[in-house]
Amino acid sequence: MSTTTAAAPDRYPVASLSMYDPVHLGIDEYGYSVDTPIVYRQLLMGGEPGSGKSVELNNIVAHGALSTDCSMWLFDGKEVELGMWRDVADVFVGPNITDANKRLRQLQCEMNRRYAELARVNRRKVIATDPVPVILCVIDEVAYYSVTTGTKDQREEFMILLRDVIARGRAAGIIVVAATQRPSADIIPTSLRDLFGYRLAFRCTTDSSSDIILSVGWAKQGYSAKDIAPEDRGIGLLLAEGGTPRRMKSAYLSDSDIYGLVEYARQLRRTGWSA
Ligand SMILES: Nc1ncnc2c1ncn2[C@@H]1O[C@H](COP(=O)(O)OP(=O)(O)OP(=O)(O)O)[C@@H](O)[C@H]1O
Repeated sequence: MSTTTAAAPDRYPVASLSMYDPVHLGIDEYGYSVDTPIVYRQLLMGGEPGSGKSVELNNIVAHGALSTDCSMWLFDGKEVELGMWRDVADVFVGPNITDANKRLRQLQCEMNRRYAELARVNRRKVIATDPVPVILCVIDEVAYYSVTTGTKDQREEFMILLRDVIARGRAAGIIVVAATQRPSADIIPTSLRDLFGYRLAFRCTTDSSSDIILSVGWAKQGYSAKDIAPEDRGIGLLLAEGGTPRRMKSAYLSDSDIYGLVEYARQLRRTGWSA
Protein backbone atom coordinates (compact mmCIF):
# COMPACT_ATOMS: atom_id res chain seq x y z
CA MET A 1 0.00 0.00 0.00
CA SER A 2 1.41 3.38 -0.88
CA THR A 3 2.12 5.80 1.96
CA THR A 4 2.03 8.85 -0.27
CA THR A 5 -1.17 10.74 -0.86
CA ALA A 6 -1.94 11.71 -4.43
CA ALA A 7 -2.19 15.46 -4.96
CA ALA A 8 -5.78 16.57 -5.10
CA PRO A 9 -6.79 17.20 -8.69
CA ASP A 10 -7.80 20.75 -9.47
CA ARG A 11 -10.75 19.49 -11.46
CA TYR A 12 -13.25 16.93 -10.30
CA PRO A 13 -15.36 14.78 -12.54
CA VAL A 14 -18.94 15.93 -12.38
CA ALA A 15 -21.54 13.73 -13.97
CA SER A 16 -24.74 15.04 -15.42
CA LEU A 17 -28.04 14.04 -13.91
CA SER A 18 -30.54 11.77 -15.61
CA MET A 19 -34.26 12.22 -16.04
CA TYR A 20 -34.54 8.70 -14.66
CA ASP A 21 -33.16 9.99 -11.33
CA PRO A 22 -35.55 11.32 -8.69
CA VAL A 23 -36.07 15.08 -8.91
CA HIS A 24 -35.52 17.13 -5.76
CA LEU A 25 -38.71 19.10 -5.15
CA GLY A 26 -38.20 20.29 -1.56
CA ILE A 27 -38.57 19.08 2.01
CA ASP A 28 -41.62 17.80 3.84
CA GLU A 29 -42.93 19.00 7.17
CA TYR A 30 -40.78 16.45 9.03
CA GLY A 31 -37.63 17.67 7.34
CA TYR A 32 -37.33 14.75 4.90
CA SER A 33 -36.19 15.46 1.40
CA VAL A 34 -38.93 15.16 -1.19
CA ASP A 35 -37.20 13.47 -4.14
CA THR A 36 -39.58 12.16 -6.72
CA PRO A 37 -38.99 10.22 -9.91
CA ILE A 38 -41.08 11.97 -12.51
CA VAL A 39 -40.25 9.86 -15.54
CA TYR A 40 -43.35 7.84 -16.60
CA ARG A 41 -45.50 10.36 -14.73
CA GLN A 42 -47.23 13.65 -15.37
CA LEU A 43 -47.37 16.43 -12.79
CA LEU A 44 -50.05 19.05 -12.32
CA MET A 45 -49.48 22.12 -10.13
CA GLY A 46 -52.06 24.68 -9.14
CA GLY A 47 -52.41 27.53 -6.74
CA GLU A 48 -53.24 31.20 -6.50
CA PRO A 49 -50.91 33.80 -8.01
CA GLY A 50 -47.70 34.10 -6.01
CA SER A 51 -48.17 30.79 -4.20
CA GLY A 52 -44.93 29.23 -5.49
CA LYS A 53 -45.64 27.35 -8.72
CA SER A 54 -42.90 28.94 -10.82
CA VAL A 55 -40.34 28.39 -8.08
CA GLU A 56 -41.14 24.68 -8.09
CA LEU A 57 -41.17 24.54 -11.88
CA ASN A 58 -37.66 25.97 -11.81
CA ASN A 59 -36.49 23.04 -9.65
CA ILE A 60 -37.83 20.57 -12.19
CA VAL A 61 -36.46 22.49 -15.17
CA ALA A 62 -33.07 22.73 -13.43
CA HIS A 63 -33.01 18.94 -13.13
CA GLY A 64 -33.95 18.65 -16.79
CA ALA A 65 -31.28 21.14 -17.83
CA LEU A 66 -28.59 19.17 -15.99
CA SER A 67 -29.77 15.88 -17.47
CA THR A 68 -28.05 15.12 -20.74
CA ASP A 69 -30.76 12.57 -21.50
CA CYS A 70 -33.43 15.26 -21.44
CA SER A 71 -34.89 17.29 -24.25
CA MET A 72 -36.57 20.35 -22.77
CA TRP A 73 -39.72 21.76 -24.30
CA LEU A 74 -40.77 24.85 -22.39
CA PHE A 75 -44.11 26.60 -22.93
CA ASP A 76 -44.31 29.88 -21.10
CA GLY A 77 -47.50 31.88 -21.46
CA LYS A 78 -45.90 34.58 -19.32
CA GLU A 79 -42.61 34.41 -21.26
CA VAL A 80 -40.47 35.55 -18.32
CA GLU A 81 -41.00 32.71 -15.85
CA LEU A 82 -39.21 29.97 -17.79
CA GLY A 83 -37.44 32.42 -20.08
CA MET A 84 -34.25 32.22 -18.03
CA TRP A 85 -33.82 28.64 -19.27
CA ARG A 86 -34.33 29.55 -22.90
CA ASP A 87 -30.69 29.02 -23.88
CA VAL A 88 -30.73 25.41 -22.73
CA ALA A 89 -34.25 24.57 -23.93
CA ASP A 90 -34.59 22.53 -27.10
CA VAL A 91 -37.93 24.17 -27.75
CA PHE A 92 -39.17 27.41 -26.22
CA VAL A 93 -42.69 28.62 -26.86
CA GLY A 94 -43.76 32.04 -25.63
CA PRO A 95 -47.28 33.45 -25.50
CA ASN A 96 -48.14 32.37 -29.04
CA ILE A 97 -50.81 29.74 -29.49
CA THR A 98 -50.03 29.12 -33.15
CA ASP A 99 -46.52 28.20 -32.14
CA ALA A 100 -47.77 26.22 -29.12
CA ASN A 101 -50.08 24.11 -31.28
CA LYS A 102 -47.40 23.57 -33.92
CA ARG A 103 -45.01 22.29 -31.23
CA LEU A 104 -47.64 20.07 -29.62
CA ARG A 105 -48.36 18.54 -33.03
CA GLN A 106 -44.64 17.82 -33.38
CA LEU A 107 -44.64 16.28 -29.93
CA GLN A 108 -47.61 14.13 -30.85
CA CYS A 109 -45.80 12.96 -34.01
CA GLU A 110 -42.70 12.12 -31.97
CA MET A 111 -44.85 10.21 -29.49
CA ASN A 112 -46.48 8.24 -32.32
CA ARG A 113 -43.07 7.55 -33.85
CA ARG A 114 -41.80 6.21 -30.52
CA TYR A 115 -44.85 3.98 -30.07
CA ALA A 116 -44.44 2.61 -33.59
CA GLU A 117 -40.81 1.79 -32.78
CA LEU A 118 -41.76 0.21 -29.43
CA ALA A 119 -44.38 -1.91 -31.18
CA ARG A 120 -41.84 -2.96 -33.81
CA VAL A 121 -39.43 -4.26 -31.16
CA ASN A 122 -42.23 -5.66 -29.00
CA ARG A 123 -41.64 -3.40 -26.02
CA ARG A 124 -43.95 -1.40 -23.78
CA LYS A 125 -41.94 1.65 -22.84
CA VAL A 126 -38.86 3.70 -23.44
CA ILE A 127 -36.03 2.96 -20.98
CA ALA A 128 -32.85 4.73 -19.92
CA THR A 129 -30.57 2.84 -22.32
CA ASP A 130 -32.67 3.70 -25.38
CA PRO A 131 -31.09 6.19 -27.75
CA VAL A 132 -33.90 8.71 -27.34
CA PRO A 133 -34.05 11.48 -24.75
CA VAL A 134 -36.80 11.87 -22.22
CA ILE A 135 -38.85 14.86 -23.31
CA LEU A 136 -39.70 17.21 -20.45
CA CYS A 137 -42.62 19.36 -21.55
CA VAL A 138 -43.28 22.14 -19.04
CA ILE A 139 -46.30 24.41 -19.45
CA ASP A 140 -46.69 27.53 -17.36
CA GLU A 141 -49.66 28.76 -17.51
CA VAL A 142 -51.99 26.20 -19.09
CA ALA A 143 -54.98 28.55 -18.92
CA TYR A 144 -53.20 31.10 -21.08
CA TYR A 145 -53.30 28.70 -24.02
CA SER A 146 -56.52 26.88 -23.16
CA VAL A 147 -58.84 29.79 -22.37
CA THR A 148 -57.21 33.19 -22.77
CA THR A 149 -55.51 33.57 -26.11
CA GLY A 150 -56.20 32.74 -29.78
CA THR A 151 -59.43 31.64 -31.41
CA LYS A 152 -61.84 29.08 -30.03
CA ASP A 153 -60.60 26.52 -32.57
CA GLN A 154 -56.99 27.11 -31.58
CA ARG A 155 -57.75 26.76 -27.88
CA GLU A 156 -59.70 23.57 -28.54
CA GLU A 157 -56.89 22.18 -30.64
CA PHE A 158 -54.44 23.02 -27.86
CA MET A 159 -56.51 21.07 -25.32
CA ILE A 160 -57.00 18.08 -27.63
CA LEU A 161 -53.28 17.85 -28.36
CA LEU A 162 -52.28 18.39 -24.75
CA ARG A 163 -54.73 15.81 -23.48
CA ASP A 164 -53.39 13.26 -25.95
CA VAL A 165 -49.76 13.91 -25.01
CA ILE A 166 -50.62 13.70 -21.30
CA ALA A 167 -52.69 10.54 -21.75
CA ARG A 168 -50.24 8.63 -23.95
CA GLY A 169 -46.88 10.29 -23.40
CA ARG A 170 -45.62 8.51 -20.30
CA ALA A 171 -44.46 5.21 -21.77
CA ALA A 172 -42.98 7.09 -24.73
CA GLY A 173 -40.73 9.00 -22.34
CA ILE A 174 -42.68 12.25 -22.50
CA ILE A 175 -43.27 13.97 -19.18
CA VAL A 176 -45.76 16.83 -18.97
CA VAL A 177 -45.51 19.23 -16.04
CA ALA A 178 -48.32 21.78 -16.17
CA ALA A 179 -49.08 24.69 -13.88
CA THR A 180 -52.12 26.88 -13.48
CA GLN A 181 -53.06 29.75 -11.22
CA ARG A 182 -56.69 29.10 -12.08
CA PRO A 183 -57.66 25.74 -10.61
CA SER A 184 -61.25 25.69 -11.81
CA ALA A 185 -63.29 22.94 -13.41
CA ASP A 186 -63.39 24.62 -16.84
CA ILE A 187 -59.59 24.78 -16.99
CA ILE A 188 -58.78 21.48 -15.30
CA PRO A 189 -61.74 19.16 -15.92
CA THR A 190 -61.70 16.00 -13.81
CA SER A 191 -61.00 13.84 -16.84
CA LEU A 192 -57.81 15.83 -17.52
CA ARG A 193 -56.77 16.11 -13.87
CA ASP A 194 -57.02 12.36 -13.41
CA LEU A 195 -54.39 11.79 -16.09
CA PHE A 196 -51.79 13.40 -13.83
CA GLY A 197 -50.23 10.84 -11.49
CA TYR A 198 -48.70 13.62 -9.39
CA ARG A 199 -50.56 16.69 -8.23
CA LEU A 200 -49.23 19.56 -6.20
CA ALA A 201 -51.60 22.13 -4.72
CA PHE A 202 -50.08 25.37 -3.50
CA ARG A 203 -52.28 27.80 -1.59
CA CYS A 204 -55.77 27.97 -3.06
CA THR A 205 -58.57 30.35 -2.17
CA THR A 206 -61.24 27.69 -1.71
CA ASP A 207 -61.52 24.05 -0.70
CA SER A 208 -63.04 23.28 -4.06
CA SER A 209 -60.10 24.69 -6.03
CA SER A 210 -57.77 22.65 -3.82
CA ASP A 211 -59.88 19.57 -4.61
CA ILE A 212 -59.72 20.39 -8.32
CA ILE A 213 -55.96 19.89 -8.15
CA LEU A 214 -55.79 17.03 -5.66
CA SER A 215 -59.16 15.40 -6.35
CA VAL A 216 -62.55 15.66 -4.77
CA GLY A 217 -62.81 14.59 -1.16
CA TRP A 218 -59.37 15.52 0.14
CA ALA A 219 -60.47 18.86 1.59
CA LYS A 220 -63.16 17.10 3.62
CA GLN A 221 -60.52 14.76 4.98
CA GLY A 222 -58.47 17.71 6.19
CA TYR A 223 -56.13 18.12 3.22
CA SER A 224 -56.93 21.48 1.75
CA ALA A 225 -54.49 23.93 0.24
CA LYS A 226 -56.85 26.65 1.43
CA ASP A 227 -55.41 26.08 4.92
CA ILE A 228 -51.95 27.15 3.77
CA ALA A 229 -51.36 30.67 5.08
CA PRO A 230 -50.95 33.34 2.36
CA GLU A 231 -47.49 34.19 3.64
CA ASP A 232 -46.39 30.54 3.38
CA ARG A 233 -45.25 30.83 -0.21
CA GLY A 234 -43.77 27.65 -1.59
CA ILE A 235 -45.73 25.37 0.74
CA GLY A 236 -47.98 22.88 -0.97
CA LEU A 237 -49.71 19.52 -0.71
CA LEU A 238 -48.19 16.84 -2.92
CA LEU A 239 -50.31 13.88 -3.90
CA ALA A 240 -48.29 11.13 -5.49
CA GLU A 241 -50.04 8.22 -7.16
CA GLY A 242 -52.83 7.41 -4.84
CA GLY A 243 -51.09 8.14 -1.52
CA THR A 244 -52.06 10.76 1.03
CA PRO A 245 -51.23 14.41 0.35
CA ARG A 246 -47.86 15.31 1.84
CA ARG A 247 -47.27 18.85 3.05
CA MET A 248 -43.97 20.14 1.72
CA LYS A 249 -42.02 23.26 0.96
CA SER A 250 -40.42 23.57 -2.41
CA ALA A 251 -36.72 24.17 -2.80
CA TYR A 252 -35.83 27.66 -3.89
CA LEU A 253 -33.40 28.68 -6.62
CA SER A 254 -32.56 32.37 -6.68
CA ASP A 255 -32.09 34.12 -10.01
CA SER A 256 -28.33 34.01 -9.58
CA ASP A 257 -28.51 30.26 -8.86
CA ILE A 258 -30.42 29.88 -12.10
CA TYR A 259 -27.94 31.96 -14.11
CA GLY A 260 -25.14 29.73 -12.79
CA LEU A 261 -27.08 26.56 -13.55
CA VAL A 262 -27.90 27.70 -17.08
CA GLU A 263 -24.24 28.40 -17.75
CA TYR A 264 -23.22 25.03 -16.35
CA ALA A 265 -26.00 23.21 -18.20
CA ARG A 266 -24.98 24.90 -21.43
CA GLN A 267 -21.48 23.46 -21.13
CA LEU A 268 -22.77 20.08 -20.06
CA ARG A 269 -25.16 19.89 -22.96
CA ARG A 270 -22.55 20.99 -25.45
CA THR A 271 -19.84 18.59 -24.40
CA GLY A 272 -21.45 15.87 -22.31
CA TRP A 273 -19.77 15.48 -18.95
CA SER A 274 -16.00 15.30 -18.75
CA ALA A 275 -13.41 15.17 -16.04
N1 LIG B 1 -40.06 27.66 -1.80
C1 LIG B 1 -39.94 28.98 -1.65
N2 LIG B 1 -39.03 29.49 -0.82
C2 LIG B 1 -38.89 30.82 -0.67
N3 LIG B 1 -39.66 31.74 -1.30
C3 LIG B 1 -40.59 31.29 -2.14
C4 LIG B 1 -40.78 29.89 -2.38
N4 LIG B 1 -41.77 29.74 -3.27
C5 LIG B 1 -42.18 30.97 -3.56
N5 LIG B 1 -41.48 31.91 -2.91
C6 LIG B 1 -41.64 33.37 -2.99
O1 LIG B 1 -42.90 33.66 -3.55
C7 LIG B 1 -42.76 34.40 -4.76
C8 LIG B 1 -43.83 33.97 -5.76
O2 LIG B 1 -43.58 32.63 -6.14
P1 LIG B 1 -43.89 32.14 -7.63
O3 LIG B 1 -43.44 33.15 -8.63
O4 LIG B 1 -43.35 30.78 -7.76
O5 LIG B 1 -45.46 32.12 -7.60
P2 LIG B 1 -46.46 31.61 -8.72
O6 LIG B 1 -47.41 30.70 -8.04
O7 LIG B 1 -45.72 31.07 -9.88
O8 LIG B 1 -47.17 32.96 -9.10
P3 LIG B 1 -47.89 33.34 -10.50
O9 LIG B 1 -49.01 32.39 -10.66
O10 LIG B 1 -48.33 34.74 -10.29
O11 LIG B 1 -46.82 33.21 -11.57
C9 LIG B 1 -41.34 34.12 -5.22
O12 LIG B 1 -40.83 35.18 -6.00
C10 LIG B 1 -40.59 33.98 -3.92
O13 LIG B 1 -40.27 35.26 -3.41
